[in-house]
Amino acid sequence: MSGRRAVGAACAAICRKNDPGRACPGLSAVADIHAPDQPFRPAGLINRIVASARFQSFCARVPGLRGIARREGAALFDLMQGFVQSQMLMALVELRALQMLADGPATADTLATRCDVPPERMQVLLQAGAAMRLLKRRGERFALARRGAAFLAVPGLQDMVRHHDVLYRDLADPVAFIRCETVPELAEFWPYVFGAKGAMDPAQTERYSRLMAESQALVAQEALAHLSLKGTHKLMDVGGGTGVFLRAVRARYPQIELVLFDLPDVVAQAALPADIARHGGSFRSDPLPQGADTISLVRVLYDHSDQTVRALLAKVFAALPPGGRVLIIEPMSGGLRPNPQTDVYFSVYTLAMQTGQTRSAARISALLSEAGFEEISREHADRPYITCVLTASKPKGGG
Ligand SMILES: C[S@@+](CC[C@H](N)C(=O)[O-])C[C@H]1O[C@@H](n2cnc3c(N)ncnc32)[C@H](O)[C@@H]1O
Repeated sequence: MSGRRAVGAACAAICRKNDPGRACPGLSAVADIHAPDQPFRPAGLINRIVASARFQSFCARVPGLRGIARREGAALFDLMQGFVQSQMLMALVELRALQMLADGPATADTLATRCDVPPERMQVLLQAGAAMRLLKRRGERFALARRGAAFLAVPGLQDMVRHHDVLYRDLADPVAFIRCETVPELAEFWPYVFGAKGAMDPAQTERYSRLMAESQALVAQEALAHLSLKGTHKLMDVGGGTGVFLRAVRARYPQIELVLFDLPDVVAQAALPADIARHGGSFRSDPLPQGADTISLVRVLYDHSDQTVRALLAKVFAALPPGGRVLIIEPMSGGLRPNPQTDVYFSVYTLAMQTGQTRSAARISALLSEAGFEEISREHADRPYITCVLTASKPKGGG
C-alpha cells in the first residue's frame, strides 16, 4: 500500500469509528482537480458579465462602479493573503511584540534587540502589523493601535492564536485534508472528544481546560446578553468545563441553584463556590443527574458526531422534568446563508477534529425535535462567531 493510501485508509477508519453512518470520501477521490485549460465561461449571466475583460475595464472607468470593483478586488486579495496575515499575527504573539508596544512606542531596532530578530526583518513584521491595523506608525516608531489593544484585552485570544500552529499544519495540504487523506493532529489536541476512556494526561487536561475557560467568559457574556433565565430554579451545565459559564450565571442570577457535569478529570480542576454541585462522569456512559429544570450545553454538540449528539440529547430529555428547558450555546453554521466566520473557521476546525461538525441552527433544531423537544427558538446573536443560542422545552405533558 502506498503512503498516501495508507494515510487515507487510517483516515477512513477514524471516520467510520466516529460516525459509522458517514462514508469517508478519502479513498474514493482520485479525480485530478486540474482540468486542461479552457476559455473561462462560468454559468449564469451575471457571473459571465462580471468575468468578462470588457466589463472589468468598463467598471474601472465608471466612477460608482470603480469603487465597487476596487473593494471586490481588495476582498479577493485578502482571501488570497489570509494565511500570511495569520502567520504574521502568530509571530507578533510569539515574540510578545504587541505586549512590548503596549508599554509605549518603540523603533524596529529596539524591538529587534529585545526579540532577538534581525532589525530589517523586525521592520517588515512591524510594518505588516501596522498594515493589519494592530499597530500604527509614528514616524520611525511603532505604537499599539486600538485593534492591537483590543486583541490583547480579549481573554484567551492569544492562546487561541498560539494553538493554531496545530491547525495550520493540518491544513498544509488542503486538498489532501478535504479529501480526508490526512490524519489531522488537532484531534490529539482535544483528547476528551474521543471519550477519554482511560486516565488523561493531567498536563494535557490542564492545557485544554485553560484554553476553553479563557474563551468561555466571552461566550457566557454573549449568550447571557440574549438569553433570559427568569423562571429557572436549578441549572445543570453539561460539559461545563471548569465552570466559567456557571460563574457567569451566578453573577446575574444569584438565586439559581447550579450543577456542573463534566469528565471527572475536568471537574476536579473546577474552582467553584462550595454551593455549586459537581458531578464527574461521562455523558456517553453515565446517566445525567436528575433534578435540574434547565440543562445547558455550551460548545459541546459541535465536538461530536450526530450519533453522539442524538444519544446526548436523549439523555438530556430524560433528565429534565416536563416543561424543562435545554440551552444550546455554540457557534453555528449559517446554513442556507453561509456565515463568513462560522462556515470557514469553525466548520474547518471541527472537520480537523475528525469527530464533530459545525451545525446550523436548523440542523440542531431538527436533532432537538427528534429527541422530543418543542418550542425550539433561536435567540438573537450579535456575534455568531462567538456564539449562537437555541432554546427548547420538554413538552409539559411529556415525562
Ligand atoms: C469544547 S469544551 C466546552 C467546555 C465549556 N462548556 C466551554 O464552553 O468552555 C467541551 C467540554 O465537554 C466535555 N466533555 C467531552 N466529552 C464528555 C463526556 N463524554 N462527558 C462529559 N463531558 C464531556 C469536555 O471535558 C469539555 O469540558
